[in-house]
Amino acid sequence: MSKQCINYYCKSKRNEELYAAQQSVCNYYNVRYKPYRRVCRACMKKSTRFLNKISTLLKNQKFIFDDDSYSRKNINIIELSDSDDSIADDNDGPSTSYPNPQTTKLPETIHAMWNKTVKPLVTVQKEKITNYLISERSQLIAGIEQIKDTMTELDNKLKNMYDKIYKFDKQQEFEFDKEMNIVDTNDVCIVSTKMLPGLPKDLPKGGRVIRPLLKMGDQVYGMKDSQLQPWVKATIKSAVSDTYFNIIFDDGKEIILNNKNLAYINTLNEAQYPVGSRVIAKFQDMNIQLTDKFYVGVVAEPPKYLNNFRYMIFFDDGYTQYVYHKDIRLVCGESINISDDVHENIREFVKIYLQKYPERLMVKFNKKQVVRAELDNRWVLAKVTNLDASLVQLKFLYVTNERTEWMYRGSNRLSPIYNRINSNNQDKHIRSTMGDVIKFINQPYIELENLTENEESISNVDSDIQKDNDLAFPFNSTRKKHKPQENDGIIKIIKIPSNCPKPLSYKHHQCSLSCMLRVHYDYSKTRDTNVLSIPLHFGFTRLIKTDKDSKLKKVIYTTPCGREINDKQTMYKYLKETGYGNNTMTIDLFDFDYLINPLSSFSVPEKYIRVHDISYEMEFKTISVANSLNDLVPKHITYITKRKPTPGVNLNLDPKFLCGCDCTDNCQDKTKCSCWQLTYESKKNYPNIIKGTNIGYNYKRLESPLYTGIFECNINCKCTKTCLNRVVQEPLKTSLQLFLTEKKGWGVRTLTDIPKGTFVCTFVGEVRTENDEAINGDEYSADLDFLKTVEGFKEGYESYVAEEESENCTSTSDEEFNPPSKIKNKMNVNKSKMSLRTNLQNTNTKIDGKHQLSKLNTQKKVESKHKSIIEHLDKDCGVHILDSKVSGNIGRYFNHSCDPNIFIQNVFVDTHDLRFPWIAYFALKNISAGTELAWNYNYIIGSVPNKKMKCYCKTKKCKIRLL
Ligand SMILES: C[S@@+](CC[C@H](N)C(=O)[O-])C[C@H]1O[C@@H](n2cnc3c(N)ncnc32)[C@H](O)[C@@H]1O
Repeated sequence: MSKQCINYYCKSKRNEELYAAQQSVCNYYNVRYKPYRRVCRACMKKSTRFLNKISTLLKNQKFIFDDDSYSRKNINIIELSDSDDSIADDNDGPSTSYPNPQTTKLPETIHAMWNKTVKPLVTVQKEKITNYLISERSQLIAGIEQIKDTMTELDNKLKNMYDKIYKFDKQQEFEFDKEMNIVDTNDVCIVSTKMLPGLPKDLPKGGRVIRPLLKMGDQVYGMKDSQLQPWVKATIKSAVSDTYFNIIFDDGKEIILNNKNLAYINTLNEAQYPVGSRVIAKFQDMNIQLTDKFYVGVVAEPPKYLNNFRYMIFFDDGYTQYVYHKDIRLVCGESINISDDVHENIREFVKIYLQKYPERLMVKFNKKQVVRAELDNRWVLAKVTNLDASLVQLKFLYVTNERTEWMYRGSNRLSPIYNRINSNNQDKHIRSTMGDVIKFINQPYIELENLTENEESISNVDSDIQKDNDLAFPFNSTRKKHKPQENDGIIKIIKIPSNCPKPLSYKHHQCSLSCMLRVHYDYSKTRDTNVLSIPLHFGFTRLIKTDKDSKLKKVIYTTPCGREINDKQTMYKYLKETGYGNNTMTIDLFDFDYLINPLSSFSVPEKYIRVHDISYEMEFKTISVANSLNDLVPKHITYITKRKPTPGVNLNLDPKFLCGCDCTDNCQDKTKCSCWQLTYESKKNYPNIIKGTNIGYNYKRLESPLYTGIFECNINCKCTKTCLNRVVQEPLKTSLQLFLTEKKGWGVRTLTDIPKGTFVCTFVGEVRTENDEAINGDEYSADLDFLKTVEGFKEGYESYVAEEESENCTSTSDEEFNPPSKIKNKMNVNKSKMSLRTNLQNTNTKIDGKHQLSKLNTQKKVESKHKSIIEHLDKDCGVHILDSKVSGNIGRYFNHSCDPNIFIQNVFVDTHDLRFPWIAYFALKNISAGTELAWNYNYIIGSVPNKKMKCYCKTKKCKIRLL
């Protein structure tokens, strides 16, 4: 019995007398009714008062929200219950006596009473509530408009303030006299000041730069070969015009040059060179050796205390360096817009930089951090080895030749900058008013994404993701023209819109439907959302935390009601307790592996998208077609989402031949779900090969193939449409894209991260009999040879087991399962068809469609040696073919890989006829966004006479040939 009042905010004294809390009182205080709940007198009265008021209002046909005491904080559920005595109901066992005719009539009477009394009142309330909401909504809209106006005004004022502040900075000549030193002790911040050294002697204090006129006989530096080559000494032979000069280099070569291609021979000491000055400066290349040559560039940062009184120079060839005043020469002439003079490679970047200076976007780094950076047009991981004011020294990891490079912290070769620029561009139309202010005020630095050295680099794993072809990399050392690649695109980190609901701060409560009501979850609106980011759009947040003791990284979700959850079991329980709508926020929308990023999204430039949706909206997700190599589009096929039997194929989908389960717990208890038991019983025949009882789906994921097949819940089951034993029958959830590969034709890639074990999609086509002459070649067909291979396999397996058992051999686990070689020979694919081979199958399954649980474990060796199921079948019951040449789905495009990242699984969904499983693809490992999805066709090389096929899977394990 509880010693506390159910009202969380109860103000009564502790020893106040408590009473049993009736269901209506529990509802009032938003706690689930339990017989032991107690309430104090004051709180009980309060709830009764409220309910009386509400019912009076209802009866008088007044609007219930008019009541002042109506408080949304406390009242989330108003439940009308017939009786508070539900325990008594629970305890009533099934009645054996004859029904009382009065009792039988009771429901009818109640229904009639309801229609007469409560129903009209509810209808009135409905109308009033609708009107009320409409008026609230229009008030809110008016409020939003007002806020917008205020924001625009604020925006303009802030911009003015900003301009005023930086007006001084632009004209600045700071006196660097004091440095503020902040010493951070444990809990006190000590601010001290110390005198700084004055300006170095050789650095002029200020003044205006004056360019001396050039005259005959003056020594200069001139651009001899190209803008990217060092400038060399020369002498002015004559002036051709005010700006053109005939010069002679020291080696005797004579040319006419514009003064924009000439620089003074000595340093000018009257003034500092302002930001934006065109100069030549000594460039020191640490990767080669120190050089003393002058290269042309632009002053990007003035000398100041923070940069050790050096100028930051953007060189035309893409490098950035700090250089002392003495190592810089001013170029003799320059255009009004300096960016017109710089090399085209950096023109756009310099133009924007100078326009915005001194406001700059830079990445904040710490030593040893790892960041994605561009190298030779590829994103690779790089470690921070040194920092120098606005520059960062990066060591590129996992590259063949070790490379270290100084890079400007605002270069868009750094992925945080690149992503920010891209996302800013994307956001522009949405955030037109506040955008600039936020950029100015809040974001001089971008905090660095926290990568670790071990984290897979996009370019080092399966996919060499290339940057957007449209975007120039201004600070690049090698400037090759970008050749189109099959995987041209970028990884973007999508942003959750700020108007999405956020978790509330946690207050102790019992989770219930009301915890998620305010997020207004609607699965049908998530078509274009990364599946794992759906919860993040509807009130959840997801964080990665490192455990202090174990140092292990953990994923933590915060629920809309503020609870923190870090494992699947608890999340599943939470979703059940709060089950929103039809439970369509299923457990597979969550992932607890920190290596998976739900916001990661592979994005291909729009110009490469050839078809918006190859399924023409037949799938729940759009499947675009991208081609960055040429103008080809895929050949037309009839897109289907379910397999299509052709005449002569006896695919009987009559639900009468299916058995279903009676589960009411979403099929969580596997031992009680009869469908799950079918899966389990099937595999039980092979205890030596497949171990463990926790087989099949685990919270909707399948981590390794189950050779004996999976039996999902079906149309006859009492469970919900989203139960834990329904996976491949759910609508497509993964974001896939068809794309043209360089050598394998079309292939399929994922646009988002896919966690290991995730269902990817099915493979469908026309079901044909083996001898059907209409079969359209082999390329897009697969044997539905489940039974045949099971039989063959069983034979082989048994003789193998017999031998092995005599040698006292231990068996392997499901994951490790590898058929012994003689069995492999039996499994050869005789035609060059994709081999969709799942292996073992419960042989005690009637082929008439009705599946029975196996009890034949003990008999299997004897029986199967003498009789095969196939022998029991009619002649036409042999192997069928799934032919997707003319009609099929996205599953027909998956290519082969010798090191696959997906596998196939036979699943029984709409029939238990073992000849007709569904073919489903699952992720074999974590797969990052942008990666091609490929499975192992299991072709046997050399098995088809006169047919050779080269494999272009490009993996380390490639066997060179496919056939
Ligand atoms: C089922 S289709 C896959 C989709 C196909 N690429 C297309 O363009 O429609 C199988 C065919 O793709 C090609 N293919 C698949 N994987 C390959 C690989 N690793 N190397 C070379 N060709 C491959 C072969 O032509 C093979 O017959």
